Amino acid sequence: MTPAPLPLAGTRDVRRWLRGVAGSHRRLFVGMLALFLLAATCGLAGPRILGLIVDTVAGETGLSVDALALAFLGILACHAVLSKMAHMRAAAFGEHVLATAREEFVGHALVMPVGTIEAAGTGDLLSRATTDVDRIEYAARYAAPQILTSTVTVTLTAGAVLVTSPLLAPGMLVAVPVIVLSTRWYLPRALPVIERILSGWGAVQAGTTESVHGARTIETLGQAGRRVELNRRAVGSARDAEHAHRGLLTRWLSCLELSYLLPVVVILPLGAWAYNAGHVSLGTITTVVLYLLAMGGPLNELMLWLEELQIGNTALRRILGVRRVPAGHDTAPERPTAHDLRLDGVRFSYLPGREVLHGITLAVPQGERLAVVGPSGSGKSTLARLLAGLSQPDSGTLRIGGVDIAHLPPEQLRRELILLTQEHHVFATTLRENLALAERPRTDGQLVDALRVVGAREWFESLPHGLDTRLGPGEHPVTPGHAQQIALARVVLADPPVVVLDEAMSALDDGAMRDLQRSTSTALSAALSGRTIISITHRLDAARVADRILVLEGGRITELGSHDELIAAGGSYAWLAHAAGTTGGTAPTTTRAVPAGPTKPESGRQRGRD
Ligand SMILES: Nc1ncnc2c1ncn2[C@@H]1O[C@H](COP(=O)(O)OP(=O)(O)OP(=O)(O)O)[C@@H](O)[C@H]1O
Repeated sequence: MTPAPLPLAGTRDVRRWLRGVAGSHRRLFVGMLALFLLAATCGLAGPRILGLIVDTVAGETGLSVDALALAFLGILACHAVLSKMAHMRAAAFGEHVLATAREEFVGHALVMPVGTIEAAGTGDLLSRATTDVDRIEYAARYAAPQILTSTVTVTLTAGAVLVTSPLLAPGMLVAVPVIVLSTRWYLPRALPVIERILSGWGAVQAGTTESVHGARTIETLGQAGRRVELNRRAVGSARDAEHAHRGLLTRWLSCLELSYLLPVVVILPLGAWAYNAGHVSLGTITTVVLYLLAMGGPLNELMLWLEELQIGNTALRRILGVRRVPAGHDTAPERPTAHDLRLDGVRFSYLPGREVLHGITLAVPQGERLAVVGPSGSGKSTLARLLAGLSQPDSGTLRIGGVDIAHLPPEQLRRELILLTQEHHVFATTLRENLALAERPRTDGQLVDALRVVGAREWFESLPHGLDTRLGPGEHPVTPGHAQQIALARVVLADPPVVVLDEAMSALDDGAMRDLQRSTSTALSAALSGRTIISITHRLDAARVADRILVLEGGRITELGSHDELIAAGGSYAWLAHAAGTTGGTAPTTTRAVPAGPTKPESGRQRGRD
């Protein structure tokens, strides 16, 4: 599938969200602003005192130089303490911003439809949860406080220049057009480049994650070179965006440097003229020039941190963007009253113009065991994904108990139907936690009972700490067979009315594991008796014990009926069953698989299509 990136939030959404966070931590926020204001005011007194010292030395005031020097030191100490307190408050506020962003992100990511995450690639979500959160953390902890300090300092310093000498102050204005014009040139160019950088590194992360997860497949198919090439291209595109950004930044910063010097260049001759004309003292000129020089630092900081803030802002837009993904359902309070399944004209394609399912119509009564067989690529797993609500059909409907599953909230759908695939993940935690993933709280007795039902009693008894045994890498090892049993035990504990098994038993499919597979299947069948079971399988001996068998070929139902009916119909199922030796009245021992590719001699009969 072509990746469909997750959406970005708008700048307005970000502002509204930040206002909301500031509002909910008002005391902290106002306290932080007040401290920054005090610290900056305190910092302004320094140049003023130095100006007075110059005037005192020149004999223009009757003040004591020692007292002024002492006052200067006191002011420096006050400034340092207030700045420290302001930054500590800012860091605490930044933590709140970060915590709120994280909570929101996780909350929305958890209810996001799996199909949307898959379409975007898990790397997109992952990079938003990691790299982007890091960038926001940096912006909240360092950029925002620095910007606040610099803004307050620059504003108050400009005010102080005005108060010190209204005659010289207009000289400051020569910097304004350079700053405004260069920033107006820079920002509209930089924002899309920053977006490209963030999504570029997101793509790199996505590719790397995918390569790690699919390492074996990549190796088996000899695709390592292609994956490396794809990753190299992704890194190259992110790096190009970084270069483009550096180029823009360098030009903008050069203009800014010039703008800080211009006022001094203008004010020095202006000051000389005003001094000669007797309008200002030497101390006033010194104070004004010191203020101007002192303003250059915070202005530079302000611009540089504004840049970081832009990056943080884009990262926040990516994180808040997950709110724009609609939850995988509407909030219609419909609840299925029965558990029969009905599919009407279901069509689905992963790629435009390449339909995989071509109008599937099927009714599965409550409590039926339906086996789905068919050649590789015929659409069996796709059908299972649609039933589990992981993907939505292009057209047609899937209903459970008369309710369209697109209208069921995911947690409600999970209560109705569970899809078990051949991927059985064991979490790196205790066996108890692994089993307790099933929604309802269960007693230890019930957990052990579920293990017994799926034939894992003996394995459980061999564990060193029973249910408290920690599983996974570096802990107690779990074979694929036992991982499968844990997954099946979760299903038993969840006890849904409908279970879809997509090759779920294949981990136990070879040699020594076959006996285990048989006993597990038998035990599971007993445990799930009365439930609707749709079992996608390539094993004809497993299919023949089902109430009905559905043969899917090229995305269409070509046969549907009981084993005996399909054998009598003489279609492709009968042909395969003959070839595999599973036509007889007793359970066969062979496990011949349905071969890949269409092999059907002619179409058999179809019962219960609607
Ligand atoms: N994520 C995807 N993107 C694009 N095409 C896909 C995707 N997943 C499956 N397909 C294609 O859809 C078709 C049906 O695939 P599906 O996995 O449903 O078949 P299947 O009958 O379950 O095959 P198998 O028995 O080998 O698992 C195939 O042509 C496959 O290549």
